[in-house]
Amino acid sequence: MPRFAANLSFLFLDRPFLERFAAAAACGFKAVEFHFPYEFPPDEVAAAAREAGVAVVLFNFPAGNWAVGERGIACLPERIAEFREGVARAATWAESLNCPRVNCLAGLRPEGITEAVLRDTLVDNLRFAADALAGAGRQVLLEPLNSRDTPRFFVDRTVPALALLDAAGRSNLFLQYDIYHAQVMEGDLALTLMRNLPWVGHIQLADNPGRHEPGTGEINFPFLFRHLDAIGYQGWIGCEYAPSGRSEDSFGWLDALMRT
Ligand SMILES: O=C(O)[C@H](O)C(=O)CO
Ligand SMILES: [Mg+2]
Repeated sequence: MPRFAANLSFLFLDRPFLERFAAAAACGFKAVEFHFPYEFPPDEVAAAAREAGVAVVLFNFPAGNWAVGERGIACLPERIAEFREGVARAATWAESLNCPRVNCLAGLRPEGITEAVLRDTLVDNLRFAADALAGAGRQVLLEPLNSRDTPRFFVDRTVPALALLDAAGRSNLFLQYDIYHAQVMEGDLALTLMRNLPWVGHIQLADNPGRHEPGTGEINFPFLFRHLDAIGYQGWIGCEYAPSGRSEDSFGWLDALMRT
């Protein structure tokens, strides 16, 4: 059975961030992930994880000004220095949290900059991030986001994401395959995962439509979990969904899985 991590930027939002680690542990999770830890001192976040007994398996590089709608800056030529400062910051956090991978959000396609420049900027930044984290044995991930929820997101499909990773040419660069975004943009989840498994460093899930817990939409998760076992996926699956009620009441799908 796959291993599941609670995403603390989607789950347990009724309590402060540092209290969500224990809440996840109380619901049986052995690992967590989140978007951005940067407003808390690294040692406080590390202590929250340690005291709860959960591993931190993923977080994101700083991704620009989220509040004004930015969704990463890695493809933006005028933000290269800021991206690279963010890589250094993320490396410090990853060290404190003993986190094996950091996720890169490419950013929104701006007006007036050519596709080639955006692509080259992103490839160079991915290479820079991969080299910065390689010494500590960490992975850098690139995550496509669907462009229905995030219009103009620069990387919204699997194949272009893989081409970018290939162009960057570093052995610690991997795809983050978010099942929800992939379902919105492409479908064909099982075959895509099977064909590209060596590139998949991490998976996240939510059902579609609604981005709620498994079982609330159209995706056949029991089949997909069996498929992931069959094709040999060894990584984590982050539960990155908006619970349709209380977080604690949204894990029936996981309890059912444990019983099979
Ligand atoms: O939204 C997502 O799917 C991402 O995983 C993220 O980290 C923030 O957008
Ligand atoms: Mg995601």
